[in-house]
Amino acid sequence: MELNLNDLTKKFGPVTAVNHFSGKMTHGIYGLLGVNGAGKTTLMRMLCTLLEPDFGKITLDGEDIFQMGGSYRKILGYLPQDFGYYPDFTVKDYLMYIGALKGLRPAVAKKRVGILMEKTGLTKVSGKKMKKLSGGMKRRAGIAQAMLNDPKILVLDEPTAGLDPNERIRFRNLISELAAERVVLLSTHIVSDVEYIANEIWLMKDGGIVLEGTVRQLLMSMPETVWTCFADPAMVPMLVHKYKVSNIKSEPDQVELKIISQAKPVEDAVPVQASLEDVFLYYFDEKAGDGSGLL
Ligand SMILES: Nc1ncnc2c1ncn2[C@@H]1O[C@H](COP(=O)(O)OP(=O)(O)OP(=O)(O)O)[C@@H](O)[C@H]1O
Repeated sequence: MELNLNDLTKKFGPVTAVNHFSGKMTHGIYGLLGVNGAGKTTLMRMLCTLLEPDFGKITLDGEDIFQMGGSYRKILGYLPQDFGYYPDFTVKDYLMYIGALKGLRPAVAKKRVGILMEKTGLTKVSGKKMKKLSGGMKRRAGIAQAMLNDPKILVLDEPTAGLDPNERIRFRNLISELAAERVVLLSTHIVSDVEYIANEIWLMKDGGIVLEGTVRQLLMSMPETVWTCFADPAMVPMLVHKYKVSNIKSEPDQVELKIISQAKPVEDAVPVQASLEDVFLYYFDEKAGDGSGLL
């Protein structure tokens, strides 16, 4: 399978939400990483045929997805950022209802709902009303509804938003498990959501891709060095002003800083391995200024 996003552009009045975006997906998890307003949701809505691009094309194995219509939607699963659910429905009834909307025969829907509730850990709460579920459980129901038609393409818009760290890890593992034999596009602004599970990461800024590749490739692409050093607390404001500081940790008498800089920032600074968070900060921090990521 090959999904091609070819030179996509989408404008809302004067705002260019997606700007000549191109990318190719063949298998595994693609992590769409960007700050708020980068254009992630707009891109995903186009991929789900909910929005038509003003310019550019999306093709699945060479066929325009907007021409494919129902046959494309049949193999698509989508978890929107704010997914609508019926608060008074039980989990099971809600999933059965969505199954009916997706055109599944009742016997097939019943079987799929059972399998997915088991897989997503919802079996114990199947009789509970949706409105009584915790944030994490609601998200599980969201992913279960997206998986009802056993989609080949799964689009997840910020699926871990609002989850606590434990739930976030569990959810990450679940997505990883579901990704076998599928293409998954997962958007987030949290680096750790995709750092361990994405086969490829797309860093998105101002509607376009600024960098793409595996975690390793992204780390290798860092044109600057990451340093750690200790400084007197009084020096911290000057260092923060002058450099990109990716971490500050206060000790009793001194402060440990992680600094991204071409040159050694202070005398006793030691170079360390860059993390994906450093790469993210390098490209997205305000000090990147001109949008090219160059200081
Ligand atoms: N329907 C719309 N009408 C007008 N402007 C819109 C519309 N949808 C999105 N935008 C604008 O397009 C830009 C990209 O928005 P989008 O929601 O795609 O970004 P995002 O990366 O998903 O952000 P977030 O992480 O906050 O959800 C923003 O400036 C947003 O205000």
